[in-house]
Amino acid sequence: MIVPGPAHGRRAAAALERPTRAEAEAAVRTLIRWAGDDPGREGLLGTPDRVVRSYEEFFAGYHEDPVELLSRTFEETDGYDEMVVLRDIRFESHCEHHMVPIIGKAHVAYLPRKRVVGISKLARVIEVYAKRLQIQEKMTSQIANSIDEVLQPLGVAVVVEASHQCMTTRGVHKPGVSMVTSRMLGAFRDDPTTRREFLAMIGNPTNRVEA
Ligand SMILES: Nc1nc2c(ncn2[C@@H]2O[C@H](COP(=O)(O)OP(=O)(O)OP(=O)(O)O)[C@@H](O)[C@H]2O)c(=O)[nH]1
Ligand SMILES: [Zn+2]
Repeated sequence: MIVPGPAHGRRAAAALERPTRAEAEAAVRTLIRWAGDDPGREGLLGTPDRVVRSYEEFFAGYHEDPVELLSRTFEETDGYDEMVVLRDIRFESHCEHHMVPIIGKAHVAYLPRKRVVGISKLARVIEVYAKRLQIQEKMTSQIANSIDEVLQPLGVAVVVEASHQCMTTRGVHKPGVSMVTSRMLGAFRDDPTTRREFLAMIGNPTNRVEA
């Protein structure tokens, strides 16, 4: 969360105030002109509206709360105390440096301490953090930390593998590169056997991300 300091308080607050839809559409028209085209020509007339609607989808995660998502848990598991692994959860995010897509997969595991959570909620937590401006390291940590805080399991593991279009379609132009990040907490951090079991379950991450 951005906490405005006293010297910049008013400026920071103004920056965080949500612009109107008309202002957002005007900004898109400016970018079209910057790209070298005419926002008034027929094919581009509806574009600012479409871009703003796309942004509502791409950045829907700012309006959702992962704590709330993970709060509904179940205790009737007949003593299930093994690892729960959800692998190959596809996500689309946007890098905070260039605002272009990051496309990848996340793998999530936890070791329940009595309570388990609906598995769709784990995938939804990834959606919440992916649908924000991100760097991969931060997103990986946020996913692991929120599961850890809410479920308080014996351990949490998150591996994210993704292709960054800021590296593939511009700049250094290196297609085929994927970035792999991980955050291991509790037993996954402390116990090499648990960590190995998880890594074996998700398989070798190389060559699996397409973007
Ligand atoms: N660590 C990390 N870096 C990222 C991520 N997404 C993008 N980047 C990098 O962020 C850096 C931003 O560097 P800058 O030098 O400010 O930006 P730039 O001039 O556009 O750099 P180039 O991409 O090298 O052309 C680049 O090296 C990107 O590859 C991410 O999720 N994690
Ligand atoms: Zn980038």
